[in-house]
Amino acid sequence: MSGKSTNITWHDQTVSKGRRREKSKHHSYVLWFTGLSGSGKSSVANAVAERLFQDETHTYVLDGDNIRFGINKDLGFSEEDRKENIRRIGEVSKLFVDSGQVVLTAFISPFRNDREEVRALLEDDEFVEVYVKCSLEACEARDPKGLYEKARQGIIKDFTGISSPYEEPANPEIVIDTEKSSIEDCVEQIVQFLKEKGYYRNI
Ligand SMILES: Nc1ncnc2c1ncn2[C@@H]1O[C@H](COP(=O)(O)OS(=O)(=O)O)[C@@H](OP(=O)(O)O)[C@H]1O
Ligand SMILES: Nc1ncnc2c1ncn2[C@@H]1O[C@H](COP(=O)(O)OP(=O)(O)O)[C@@H](O)[C@H]1O
Repeated sequence: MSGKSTNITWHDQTVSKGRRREKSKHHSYVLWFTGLSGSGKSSVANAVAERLFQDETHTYVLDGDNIRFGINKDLGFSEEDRKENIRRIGEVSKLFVDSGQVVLTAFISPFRNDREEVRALLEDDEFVEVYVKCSLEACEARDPKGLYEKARQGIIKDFTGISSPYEEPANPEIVIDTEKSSIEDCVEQIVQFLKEKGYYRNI
């Protein structure tokens, strides 16, 4: 997407991403959690962040609800607003990666194309898509915030899974099934992947 600004110049920094990673002593990348409301994105992302943090990794969790209180409070849940939501989070995530940190994002991010655009912003070894798989029935049974009930009553419009689509990832790096695995087991699966693929490396 071309921007509105003209007469702008990119400034390189002497403190580079590589030097910041050396200082952090670890690789920096995005763990992008996607899934239905109530699938477990926040719970698992926070548990993984806790585990990484205890292993001397600099982490930060960007969470859908929280971000919509601040930087994205001008956005709703239309297809267009969700697209802009994910575009901004992608750019923010890239800044975190540039700063030498591991960023964990917990957004429904229902559209495949929007997620692929975030992937394209980053290097190949900087984006790990985690599909938090959970059936609509199970998410609705959990209904931790009572939102599905409101959506069924028509009080909330454009609700993902009920009146707005969710497109499953075609080729996610990781799939966790939160109906079959506990939060602890999901964390283990993710950490195992990160270790096997070299994301856990010391620099
Ligand atoms: N209409 C509608 N559809 C889906 N979700 C809704 C809606 N209205 C409010 N909420 C609450 O907003 C959270 C989802 O925000 P996200 O920024 O992750 O959504 S998106 O990625 O832009 O689709 C979502 O949080 P999670 O349950 O953690 O996914 C809900 O708490
Ligand atoms: N295996 C599991 N993984 C993640 N959450 C689970 C699991 N089993 C039950 N839950 C519960 O499901 C709910 C998921 O809510 P949350 O993490 O906020 O999901 P999301 O961020 O996708 O909306 C929480 O109440 C959590 O305790």
